[in-house]
Amino acid sequence: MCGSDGTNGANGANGTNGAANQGAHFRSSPYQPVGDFLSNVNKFKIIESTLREGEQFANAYFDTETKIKIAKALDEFGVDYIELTSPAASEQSRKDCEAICKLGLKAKILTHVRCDMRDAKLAVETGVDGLDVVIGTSSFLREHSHGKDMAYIEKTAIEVIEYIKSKGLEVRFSSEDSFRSDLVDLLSLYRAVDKVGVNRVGIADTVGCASPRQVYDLVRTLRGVVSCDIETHFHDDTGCSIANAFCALEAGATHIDTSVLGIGERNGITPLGGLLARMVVSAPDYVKSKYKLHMLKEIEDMVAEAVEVNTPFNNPITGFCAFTHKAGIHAKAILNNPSTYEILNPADFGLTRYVHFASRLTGWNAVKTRVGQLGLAMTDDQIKEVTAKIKALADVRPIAIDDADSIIRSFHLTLHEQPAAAQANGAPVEVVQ
Ligand SMILES: CC(=O)SCCNC(=O)CCNC(=O)[C@H](O)C(C)(C)COP(=O)(O)OP(=O)(O)OC[C@H]1O[C@@H](n2cnc3c(N)ncnc32)[C@H](O)[C@@H]1OP(=O)(O)O
Ligand SMILES: O=C(O)CCC(=O)C(=O)O
Ligand SMILES: [Zn+2]
Repeated sequence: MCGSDGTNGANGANGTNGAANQGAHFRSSPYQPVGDFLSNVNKFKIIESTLREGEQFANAYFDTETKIKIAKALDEFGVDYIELTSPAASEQSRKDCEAICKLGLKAKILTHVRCDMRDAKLAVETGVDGLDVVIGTSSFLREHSHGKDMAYIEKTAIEVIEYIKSKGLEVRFSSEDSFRSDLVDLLSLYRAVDKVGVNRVGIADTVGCASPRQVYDLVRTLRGVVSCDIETHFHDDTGCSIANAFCALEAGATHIDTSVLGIGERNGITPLGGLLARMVVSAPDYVKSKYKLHMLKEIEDMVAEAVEVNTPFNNPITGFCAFTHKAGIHAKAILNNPSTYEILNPADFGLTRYVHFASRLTGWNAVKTRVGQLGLAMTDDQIKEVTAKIKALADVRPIAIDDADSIIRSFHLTLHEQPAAAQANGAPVEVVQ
């Protein structure tokens, strides 16, 4: 089953009208996974990193109260894990980590640390459920970030993992900049950490260079090398973060890192809402039963306010026009059956669809709906006439909903000023408002 159940919205604050639910018929999605035995599209987990990667967004400053508010909201939304900034970052980061661990949330709490025993020791004392350990493996990072070779990385990784496990905590080991790392180096490192019982290995596209096909190939190869879970982390520098996350799941990844609105270093990572837009189409039953999708807008608004940005107009699901249909051809079909031009159902997210009719691209079917909403009665020919008037004004300047409504109302009045003529033309009696 794809998309929506076809419920319609009420009048819209943005000056458009709700589309009617006229016999919505939703067929099975052609985009369902095709039964690939590796695919985890129907059973993935989310590691929500707004409070770690998201804090690395240029505008982000989260005080303790804001962190707690975001953590509670994400927990209620249904994410599996909440990842927090390293307690090594600052004293307040450490205290905030402890405070969030004490909230008793359903989601597991992770903190993100360098592959370094001092960081690990600090982190295990905070009360977290697990540690996400990371170290760069590309030659860029080995040379210019930490200066360590692969032998050192493997040895330290094993020590750190064994230490964390000895404390009874979950541990993930990740190679930063995985897609610019040597494949043989990478696989032998992952094999080594898998052998010592790491819970997950992570692949990170730290610079956002990977294409979906590269992601599929690497995750699929890794799936054949390790038996533990596979987490993936995709930056959006080249616009592939959602597609890459999806391909990773198809290839057998088990966990996806997200942040609300995608906030993170530079232009960020896979956004929580964008990922769920993709996944609700591919795995509707799983996604709708696991996540409180109607909370998405409220969570995005909370984070947008905290980091002082606006939700992008074209944001999946919550962009202001994500469910607005404008062109006449679209409007007519949407009014008959919303699945004609919608793969997502706004009602699944507690949102409303709108049909725009105040423009020169409108058509008489959209205007007819508006006439009905205004409680007016007109024949189809009259509606076509008033549609032409709306278009004529919209050819001169942009028009607002009030302009279109006034045109409709004054046209309707003129019909009543000439009752004899109108009746002679078979015009109906006005419907009581
Ligand atoms: C791709 C990512 O997003 S990874 C996560 C990034 N997150 C963070 O950086 C958290 C916030 N960071 C911080 O608060 C600080 O950078 C700290 C506390 C972690 C370290 O601060 P400082 O000791 O002042 O070092 P600085 O930030 O200048 O440089 C990073 C240090 O970590 C080392 N390092 C970098 N990556 C790793 C790693 N994965 N494992 C071990 N050491 C590492 C570098 O070699 C460098 O050490 P140096 O003191 O020998 O030069
Ligand atoms: O820990 C990870 O897997 C990812 C770290 C990170 O933020 C990155 O490499 O971009
Ligand atoms: Zn990152």
